Amino acid sequence: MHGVWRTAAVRRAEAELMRGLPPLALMHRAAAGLAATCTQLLRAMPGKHAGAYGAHITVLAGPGDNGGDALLAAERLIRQGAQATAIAVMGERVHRQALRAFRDAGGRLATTAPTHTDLLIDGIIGIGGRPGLPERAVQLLETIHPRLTVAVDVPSGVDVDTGAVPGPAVNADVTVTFGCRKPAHVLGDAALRTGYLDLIDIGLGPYLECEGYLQVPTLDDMIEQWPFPDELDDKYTRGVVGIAAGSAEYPGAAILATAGALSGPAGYVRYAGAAKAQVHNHHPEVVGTDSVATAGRTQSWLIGPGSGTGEATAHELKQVLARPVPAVLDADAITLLAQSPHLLANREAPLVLTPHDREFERLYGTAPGDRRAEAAMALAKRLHCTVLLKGHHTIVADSDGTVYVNPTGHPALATAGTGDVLAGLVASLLAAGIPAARAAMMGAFMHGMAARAVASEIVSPVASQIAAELPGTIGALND
Ligand SMILES: NC(=O)C1=CN([C@@H]2O[C@H](COP(=O)(O)OP(=O)(O)OC[C@H]3O[C@@H](n4cnc5c(N)ncnc54)[C@H](O)[C@@H]3O)[C@@H](O)[C@H]2O)[C@@H](O)CC1
Ligand SMILES: Nc1ncnc2c1ncn2[C@@H]1O[C@H](COP(=O)(O)OP(=O)(O)O)[C@@H](O)[C@H]1O
Ligand SMILES: [K+]
Repeated sequence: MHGVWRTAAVRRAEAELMRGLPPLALMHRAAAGLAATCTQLLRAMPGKHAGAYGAHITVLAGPGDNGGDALLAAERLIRQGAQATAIAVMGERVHRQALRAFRDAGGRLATTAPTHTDLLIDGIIGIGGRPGLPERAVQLLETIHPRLTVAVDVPSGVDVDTGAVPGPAVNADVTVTFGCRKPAHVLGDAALRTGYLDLIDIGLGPYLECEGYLQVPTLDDMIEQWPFPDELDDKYTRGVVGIAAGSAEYPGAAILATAGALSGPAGYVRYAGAAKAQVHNHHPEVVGTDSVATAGRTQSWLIGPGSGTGEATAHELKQVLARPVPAVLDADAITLLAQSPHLLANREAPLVLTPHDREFERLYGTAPGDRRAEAAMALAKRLHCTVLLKGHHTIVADSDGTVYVNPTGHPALATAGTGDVLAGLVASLLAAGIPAARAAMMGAFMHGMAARAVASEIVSPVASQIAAELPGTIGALND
């Protein structure tokens, strides 16, 4: 699991670390890492470079230490043979010592953009930044057309602690950050502007508070935590999952949700609803019945995808909520819950809600907006449940304050029916005994992995193709 820390926590850790170090020691560490990454990128750039030698570098240097990092990295690149031009975007306000070092090495200070830039180093603002960019920086970014943009610490202009991008901001190919990940690297639109993230160790780790603001799961977490069956298991010990999804009108949702559940760790999938025959045709291993009441005992339930929002689903939702087992409420079940929040009055067993933005608004009263982690946390606390807020960087927030951000999303998931598959998979993880927030996080992670695998071969895969990929993607965890 990768931790993610907000600016105030980074500043506290940095102050502790700096106590035992000479001035500029951290900036030199940051600059050394940044320069090394730039050299590698230049080496990999198609064309003439064997590294920094001969490359044209432009530095946009802002008024703070972020500009200092950029100038000191450029100084190192100049010493490797690069030609570098720096523009101080706030004029006189620039890191004096770093600028002197840059010029002493042969760097050129300019006021207008050079005609050719291989690599642009964005040192405009870092974690001391307010969202948005000075007008001068916006103009310069419009005139420079670099082959590659490397952001120092964060893409300048983003809101570092929320991932929001309310104004102009840099769009980086690579972001080189120092000490730890920050929310902007993993959340919201800022994450899309971060590009590939390179984390440089500057010795901050021991000084960071042990719990970050957010957690980003990794493939190793999946390998360690996935509940693979063992020799002593039978279908019941692996967990029975109940799926109350689909309807005569929307049988596809039932088929996709059961496909998601079948690819998960549960040993037995029961279906309850009007699409029983269609589910059987697609998945002969699923046992079907007409209603939740006649489905027997399960270790989890999923209700909502393609269910409709009429009386019949409202009745089934009450049945599911009355059962003392974890449940996933998706799609139409979320709409019904939003209309009748009192349905949760006596609910104690774990609950996972899987809203997209519009469903979130129905439940919470306002849209998640661009402070997505905070929004998901607030809903989880209000309803005392786990919220999986869908999006390109899906967030899982638990009422105990844990927040995960999924790093595996892929635009190929933006197609009808993928949410049904995800909901079934999460329900299967719940039936296997995985705690709610972790089940939601693991489901989202593997769902994204499967989408990536399919999208590498099919430009616009459909949900059933992503569902079909899941067993192989999950199976590979065991290799
Ligand atoms: N915290 C750490 O552990 C380390 C930080 N370092 C660097 O230091 C950076 C932080 O440096 P600073 O605290 O000097 O802050 P910044 O370099 O982010 O810049 C702050 C300055 O920019 C101005 N500013 C902020 N937002 C603006 C906006 N939207 N438009 C115009 N001006 C704006 C502020 O008034 C302030 O003068 C980090 O991002 C990183 O690059 C590294 O040198 C090494 C270690
Ligand atoms: N642009 C995107 N990038 C990555 N993932 C996306 C994007 N848009 C949607 N998704 C994901 O696709 C799924 C869509 O679910 P949902 O909106 O419930 O669709 P449906 O109800 O049709 O199944 C979610 O897992 C969501 O996080
Ligand atoms: K920056």
